[in-house]
Amino acid sequence: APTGIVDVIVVGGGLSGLAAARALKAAGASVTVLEARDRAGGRVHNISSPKLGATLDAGAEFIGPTQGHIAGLAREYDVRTLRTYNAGDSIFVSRTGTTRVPAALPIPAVADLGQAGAALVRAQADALAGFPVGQPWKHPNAAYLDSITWGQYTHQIADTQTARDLVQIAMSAPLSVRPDEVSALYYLNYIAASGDEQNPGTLIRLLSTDDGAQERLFEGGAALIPLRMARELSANMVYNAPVRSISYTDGIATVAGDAGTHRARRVIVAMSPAIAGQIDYRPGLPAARTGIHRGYRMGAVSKFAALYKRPFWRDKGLSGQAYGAGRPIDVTFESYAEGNHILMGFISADAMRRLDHAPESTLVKECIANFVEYFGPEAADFIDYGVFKWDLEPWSRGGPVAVSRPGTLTKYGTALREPVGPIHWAGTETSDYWTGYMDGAVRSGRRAAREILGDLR
Ligand SMILES: Cc1cc2nc3c(=O)[nH]c(=O)nc-3n(C[C@H](O)[C@H](O)[C@H](O)COP(=O)(O)OP(=O)(O)OC[C@H]3O[C@@H](n4cnc5c(N)ncnc54)[C@H](O)[C@@H]3O)c2cc1C
Repeated sequence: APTGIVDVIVVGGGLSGLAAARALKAAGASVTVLEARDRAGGRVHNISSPKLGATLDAGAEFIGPTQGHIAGLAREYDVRTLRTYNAGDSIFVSRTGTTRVPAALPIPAVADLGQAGAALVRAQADALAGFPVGQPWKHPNAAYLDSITWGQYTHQIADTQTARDLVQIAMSAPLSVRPDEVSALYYLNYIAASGDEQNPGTLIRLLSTDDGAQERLFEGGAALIPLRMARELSANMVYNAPVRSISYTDGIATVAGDAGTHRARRVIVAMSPAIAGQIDYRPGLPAARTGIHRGYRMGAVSKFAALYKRPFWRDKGLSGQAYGAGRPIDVTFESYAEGNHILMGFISADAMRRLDHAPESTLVKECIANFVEYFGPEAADFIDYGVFKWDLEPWSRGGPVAVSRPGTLTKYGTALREPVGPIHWAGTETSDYWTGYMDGAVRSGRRAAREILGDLR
């Protein structure tokens, strides 16, 4: 290649960009990764608790069965997993009271879900029936399912408040959005995507701890994986390098930003479609691609973690898992790091948007009060904590994943992965299986690398 022109520029050093860069480099291509932040990993990020310096997963944390791509990387980079604590009872808090349910039961199988159960069973049936995973616009009923929200789809069956609360949790737990913010077709695809080429996706696998997406967590934090990948790629990485524009002409792409101008034969934009639109493209993008950038929005989320001397909830026969109506935390798990016992809770959607600009002390106070409500007065005796507001991050703008509004997938879905000139698209949102997850991010980066290697040769 002429001097100064690499084969591929990868924009974004999250798991998808790193997986793409690694695959390209292994195949002999020259690669530069331009990363906006001063670190790799994107939505996978370790933070330290302020007093004790304990490592906490601010973003992605869990891994489970059928996530072979991320599991394979963990093995290669020698990052070990631990089982998520899942003994004793979990707590369901509804407007009518609190129920204890054995943690070992998968959530949707819990007895007495009534109408909510029926709505979720219907969703599972729709997601299983030969669903075109990763190409939901090809579903025979796509036009209808993409014209309504998950809320409208489930409310047809679940018309009591408790049932609606439960179908809301089934969405907000994995996506941090409200049922009326997401196309039904999007969520059915998300359910169908929670598997692999051999094992069809199931809602139970998506929501469960044992045998599900929350089965294990990483010793030392999930971020060890992207950090070790980035270290191996250190000669290819450029940090503090937000890309502002991508232009192309005569087979050469010019990628300009805060770290200067770089040129390449191909570009991979490796991030959520909800932030890929922050880049200026010349010539302008086809309308369908712009429709993708506008139709996908990030959920609103923070994880709040409180550290305790003892796992006091275990003494009471509790698993540390609670599912409730967000005051402000609607889902919790026991987490674990370096000998510290941790309760971790998700603040999602409306609760998060309300607290985005609240002082940290207010947030801590509300979250601890919420833990007390779920697990008892001992929860007030926390020894340290950690919190990270994803919504305020300019290079994420929320999390855990971008979801699409009704009308997006059927009108513009085919543009989700379709290259535009020399520009290819990665990011977990473009994955077929495990879209939204670390596994999907790795899959998407590998797929984008394959597309390019196929035609650079
Ligand atoms: C709170 C939370 C909890 C989660 N829990 C889990 C979990 O338990 N298990 C699981 O599997 N997944 C979980 N996820 C999802 C998981 O983190 C993502 O699916 C995955 O990390 C996405 O990787 P990515 O490479 O597609 O995108 P990202 O990680 O978002 O990477 C995109 C990268 O591009 C960079 N970037 C953005 N714009 C520019 C620009 N203009 N120029 C240069 N660089 C740019 C960003 O800084 C970032 O590094 C969670 C996410 C969050 C936020």
